[in-house]
Amino acid sequence: MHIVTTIAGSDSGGGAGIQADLKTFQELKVFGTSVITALTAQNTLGVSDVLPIEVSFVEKQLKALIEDFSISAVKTGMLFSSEIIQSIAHILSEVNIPLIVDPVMIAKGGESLLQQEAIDAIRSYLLPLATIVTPNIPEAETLAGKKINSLADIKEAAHVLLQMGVQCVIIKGGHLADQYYAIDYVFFQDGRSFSMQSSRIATKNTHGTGCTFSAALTAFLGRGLPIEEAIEEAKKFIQLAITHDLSIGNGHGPTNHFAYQNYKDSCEVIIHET
Ligand SMILES: Nc1ncnc2c1ncn2[C@@H]1O[C@H](COP(=O)(O)OP(=O)(O)OP(=O)(O)O)[C@@H](O)[C@H]1O
Ligand SMILES: Cc1ncc(CO)c(N)n1
Repeated sequence: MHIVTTIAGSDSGGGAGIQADLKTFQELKVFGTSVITALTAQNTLGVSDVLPIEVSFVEKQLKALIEDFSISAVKTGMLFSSEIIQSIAHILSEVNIPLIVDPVMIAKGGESLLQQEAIDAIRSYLLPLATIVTPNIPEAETLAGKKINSLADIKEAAHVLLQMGVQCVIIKGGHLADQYYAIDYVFFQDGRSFSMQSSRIATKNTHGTGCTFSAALTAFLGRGLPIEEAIEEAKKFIQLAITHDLSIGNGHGPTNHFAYQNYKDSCEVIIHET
């Protein structure tokens, strides 16, 4: 059994964060473990409060896992503070586990999930250790320090991030204005790059899409899939989860983590060299 770990915040509403990650892991038949960095009081309407966990306790959770399990992939989501980032980066730097960094910054409703001064800690401590980083467009703009208005801007931002030491950058296009397609852009250290295009689903139920995508990626990498295949399958997982979305709650509802198992042969993702 492959064991994977998520280091992230709890979403009481169950659609993002630790809860989305563990549901995704379960669906993809890997054994999910977790390190909780913060609690959020949250539902589909927004985040009403955040309670960060003490750094020493975050450390204890991660050390407890590393001490006992042979972990095949780790992902990070909401990390909240520079102190938490530095401490988990220090622990992860002493083990050799593929690391997927989802640089969560703000919730869909605009609430902050990462302190402003922690952005630098992601750049300096986490990206040099990371196998893959998965920013959405605003997160890529913040991390790279440049506005993104075109494909050329996406390429430039990805190269800035690659220079920080991460092996692969996936800039997710969920926030782009394209009416018909949801396109994600993938860049590797060795210069290879491609885009993944799927049809854009007209829905307000996109809570936790980024968490779910990076969790699926972690599960597939943890199962030993080659990196390109893991990336494509994760795109299929999120596409199906959005296509068969769940109308739960009164705001931005969650995606459907069950959909991949039922419909995986019916999902088309088109790959283009970029
Ligand atoms: N309406 C949509 N239809 C199809 N795919 C979508 C749609 N919105 C987002 N996606 C896909 O979902 C994945 C996550 O992208 P997105 O840009 O929404 O991440 P995010 O902003 O980090 O998500 P969140 O912060 O809500 O967890 C990407 O693969 C993106 O292409
Ligand atoms: C705990 C948590 N992590 C990540 C996100 C981003 O979707 C969220 N809304 N809540």
